[in-house]
Amino acid sequence: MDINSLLRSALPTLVGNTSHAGNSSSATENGLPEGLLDTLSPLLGLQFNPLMKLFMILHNLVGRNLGIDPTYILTLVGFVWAANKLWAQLYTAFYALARQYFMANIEVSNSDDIYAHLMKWLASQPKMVDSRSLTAETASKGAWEDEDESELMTGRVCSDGSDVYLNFSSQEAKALPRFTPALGMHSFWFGGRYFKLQRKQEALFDPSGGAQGMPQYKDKETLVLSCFGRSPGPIKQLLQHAKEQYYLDHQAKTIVRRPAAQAMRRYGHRHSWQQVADRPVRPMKTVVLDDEQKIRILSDVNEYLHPATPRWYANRGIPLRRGYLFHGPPGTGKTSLSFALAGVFGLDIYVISLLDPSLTEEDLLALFTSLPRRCVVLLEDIDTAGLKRTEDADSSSSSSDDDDNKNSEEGQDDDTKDKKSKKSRHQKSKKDWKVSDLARELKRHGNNNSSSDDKKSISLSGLLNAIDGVASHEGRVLIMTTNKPETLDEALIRPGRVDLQVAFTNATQDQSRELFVRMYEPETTTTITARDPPLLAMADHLSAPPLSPFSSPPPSPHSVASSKDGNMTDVSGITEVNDDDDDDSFPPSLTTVTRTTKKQAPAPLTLTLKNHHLQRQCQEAEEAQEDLPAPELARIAAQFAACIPAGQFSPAELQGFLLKRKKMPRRALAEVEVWVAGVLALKKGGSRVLALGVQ
Ligand SMILES: Nc1ncnc2c1ncn2[C@@H]1O[C@H](COP(=O)(O)OP(=O)(O)OP(=O)(O)O)[C@@H](O)[C@H]1O
Repeated sequence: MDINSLLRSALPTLVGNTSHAGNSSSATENGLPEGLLDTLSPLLGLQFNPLMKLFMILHNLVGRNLGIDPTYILTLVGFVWAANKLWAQLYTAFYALARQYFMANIEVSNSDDIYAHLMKWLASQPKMVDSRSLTAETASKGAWEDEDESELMTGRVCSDGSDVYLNFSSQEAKALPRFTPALGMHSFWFGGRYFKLQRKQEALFDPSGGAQGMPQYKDKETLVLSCFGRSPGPIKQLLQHAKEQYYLDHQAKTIVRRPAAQAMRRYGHRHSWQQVADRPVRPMKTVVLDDEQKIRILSDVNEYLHPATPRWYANRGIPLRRGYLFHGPPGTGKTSLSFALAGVFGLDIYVISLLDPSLTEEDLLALFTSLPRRCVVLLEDIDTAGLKRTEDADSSSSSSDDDDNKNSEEGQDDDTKDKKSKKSRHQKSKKDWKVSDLARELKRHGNNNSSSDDKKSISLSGLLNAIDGVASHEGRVLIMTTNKPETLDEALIRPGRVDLQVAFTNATQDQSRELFVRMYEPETTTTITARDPPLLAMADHLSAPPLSPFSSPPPSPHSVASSKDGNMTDVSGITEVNDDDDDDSFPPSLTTVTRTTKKQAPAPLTLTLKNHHLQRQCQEAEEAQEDLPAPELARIAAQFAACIPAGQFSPAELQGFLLKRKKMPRRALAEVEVWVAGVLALKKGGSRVLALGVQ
């Protein structure tokens, strides 16, 4: 059969909707003029069309072998296609109607945190992960996430044939991607209900530009959650569940946020801050500090954060603010205590560096106004920020610190200014230089070169405005740290801005002993279950077993329990806070503390060693496997502490020494005297570089 005869038979059948299988001659009878196909086929190129040829072959095959008229099949396919189209149209129309009248919807934009919560939850749903339409995302592990050691110990083999060093080259390759629902419609069940999820994306034009300041298109993603029924309640429950699950993972973490990039800060509110870290909570007991001081700070913050406090403050017309100044030499635990406090109270920590050259006073105000209701704001090394007083403020300033002297010179002539600044720089060269000093110098240098930059630097009044101006967000815990409290402007630390000053000192002998014990005590996992985490964490610290026979037993957790009348009385006699508020009874009394302590087996180490260096490593590893019994550890710790002159070494220095002898308490004790003598000699000589022998 040639193409002309085929068309003669097929076309009239389809057009006329008749079925005369195999009767090609009837086609022409049904109206197609004789010879028309013969004329059209070459014109349309049908004779050479491979598809037509294929169609012809199939037509013949089906017709001849199955005895079915292929036209029926074509008609059926056409019908199915049309039905499908019709169904799609009807479904869309009915779904739109149902959505409008019988379904509740909630939209979540990707610019909101809930989007991240929901996506994480969806990615963890087995049904979703098995969906046929997914988006794969690279999900690298964070620094603090648990890893399967066996996967990593595919170490590089040393020349002596031993597997000594870890190798992480395949780490990224092994990391599993995260699968989330792709763009489009999805459905799933949750809590016995059927939910529809639509993930959609649209490009929005941003005329003000992004990081480069050029107008650009930005992708905006939205998740639309729907469920049957006229109430959005089930969707709200789902979102709440996703949020809870998200924060369940973060409960043992402290989220650290810093100001976002300048371009993002323009958008304000939640765009002002960006999460930079997500670290495990630092247990309060790991910060070695006078117990009295710890209890005092904990009680103070606990009282301030209590839900009844805002009313109490409001009734008395006092601004709801609490500021703390942590001062002391470098490495004495100021930052550590700030993080431990954030962990105890389950708060996020917002760190601001006033040295950030991109930070303007307007930014600072905006940052403070976009803080959440409860959080810890950490202003680190406030003395190095080069806070300037404005000219007006200068005249009234009685500050005597280097920085403010520098800044109060603004009214003087340039010569005097230069001389003074040279003098101060000369004096500075005699003192210790820190990286922060360098940054400040660079900033000052930059300011001298560009008058426009001058506008950017933060003045003291700018900072004070942010801290307690009208725009400030009340309710936050503000912690300022400094190495030089005496250089701070009085205005900055006056009561109302700084309510509690905490002095940190170099390690006492007791603290040296405690640091030693903390470093070498067997690893424990402490789980606290109760309703009031802050107070229980206090209890965690306070009810920790005595570290050694040499330490005085810590007060019992009940020593900080509140009485009904709201008076908080610490039986250790340290703090008495009376809030005079009859109807409030806070802090709430301590409830049950459940502790489970698990001793972790040391990781097995199999080393095949040949040379001396590796043998020593092996000995150290063997020693590392030995967990000293508590009395023995206490004895060694006391001997160690006796070798450390009080007030000469910062806890950070001691920690550095001990870390180099990690898991080797006896070796630390054996080497401490040499180290102390060496470091003291170096300090005397003004050197900052430690020889290898004294490290
Ligand atoms: N009192 C302490 N108890 C336990 N560890 C401490 C203590 N002080 C310092 N450290 C350790 O020393 C290191 C530095 O401590 P941290 O940053 O808290 O000191 P800092 O006083 O804030 O120093 P800087 O003034 O230089 O910012 C940390 O690793 C911390 O664990």
